[in-house]
Amino acid sequence: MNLADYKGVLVYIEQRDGEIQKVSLELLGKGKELAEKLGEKLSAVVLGHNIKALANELIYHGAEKVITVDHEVLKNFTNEPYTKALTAVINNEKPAIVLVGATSIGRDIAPRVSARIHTGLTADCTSLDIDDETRNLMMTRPAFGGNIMATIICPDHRPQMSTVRPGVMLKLERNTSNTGDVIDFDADLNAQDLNVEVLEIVKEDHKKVNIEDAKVLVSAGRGIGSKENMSPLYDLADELKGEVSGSRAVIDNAWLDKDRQVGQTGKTVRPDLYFACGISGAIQHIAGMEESELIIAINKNPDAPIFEVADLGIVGDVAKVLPLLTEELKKSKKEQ
Ligand SMILES: Cc1cc2nc3c(=O)[nH]c(=O)nc-3n(C[C@H](O)[C@H](O)[C@H](O)COP(=O)(O)OP(=O)(O)OC[C@H]3O[C@@H](n4cnc5c(N)ncnc54)[C@H](O)[C@@H]3O)c2cc1C
Repeated sequence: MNLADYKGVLVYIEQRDGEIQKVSLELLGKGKELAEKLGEKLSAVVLGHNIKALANELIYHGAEKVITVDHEVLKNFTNEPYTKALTAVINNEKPAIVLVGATSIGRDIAPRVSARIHTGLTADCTSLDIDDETRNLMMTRPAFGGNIMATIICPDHRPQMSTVRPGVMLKLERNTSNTGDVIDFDADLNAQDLNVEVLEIVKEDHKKVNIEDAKVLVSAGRGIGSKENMSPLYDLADELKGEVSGSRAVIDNAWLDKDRQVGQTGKTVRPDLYFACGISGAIQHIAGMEESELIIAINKNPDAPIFEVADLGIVGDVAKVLPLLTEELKKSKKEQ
């Protein structure tokens, strides 16, 4: 393998029902930074059926080149045709770096592709950078249960592949004056590639919250004590037009649904305001919320590690502090 043949950054764009997923735009933001450091191009690849219209949006978010693979067999996500198409695009484009969102689809397709092209893959990266000397991609992620941060390189193979969870990177401002090339790629797909037949798609009927999009999060920890004690958190979240989230202890106790878990095995969030209520501040929790703009921690233990990352700390019983806080907010709103 001649490493010098591989150039540029390629972002796999995940679309669902023709809608570009936020993580893909975030990866375009990071990809642009990496491509600029290398002095090379940022490309995007989007797979699906009737998806060509998405190309402009990707250019507005930083892609200089968009490769579309538009075929009937890509109408619904199934791993074999998608793996075949992405592998073909990578073999043709020869990018130095490939970035994929660590969603259920990304986690399915990225390892399959990396195995087919005989390269390495670092999953769930929390930071990506270029080594000034070697120009290798430095892929950092928590390891050993989050106790250390490991920086991993892939020095002998290309492309260097990485998955990144939603909410970790920042997307660029949409710029409609950006221009770029759009290429329709023929990945030699046919009906035989479909080894799975999708008979029916059943959408989840409950409203799925996306805590990654919330500006305010009121987050519960084991210190709340029970599901019945959760109502002061909902009151505060309502008052601030925010959402309620929680630590893994809360999810494990079934006080909240899994899609509201913050942390290493939950979601990475960066709201304007994050309330940590009765959360101790384990490293696996901090990893998912430390980038929040303002962190307010309420904990009855003055030595709780959460106070080390908090901007404001209240030492006290959540059951007493939260209703007082909501009361004061209501009062100040009335006075305005
Ligand atoms: C591989 C791995 C992955 C993990 N992933 C995650 C993850 O994604 N997210 C996550 O959150 N955790 C994760 N964990 C678990 C993590 O290590 C902690 O166990 C968990 O975060 C603890 O949750 P907690 O802070 O709510 O509970 P605890 O650690 O039990 O803390 C409860 C806190 O509440 C305080 N408290 C008690 N009563 C009150 C009161 N009345 N008023 C005020 N404060 C009170 C206590 O002082 C204490 O600080 C993971 C662990 C592993 C090994």
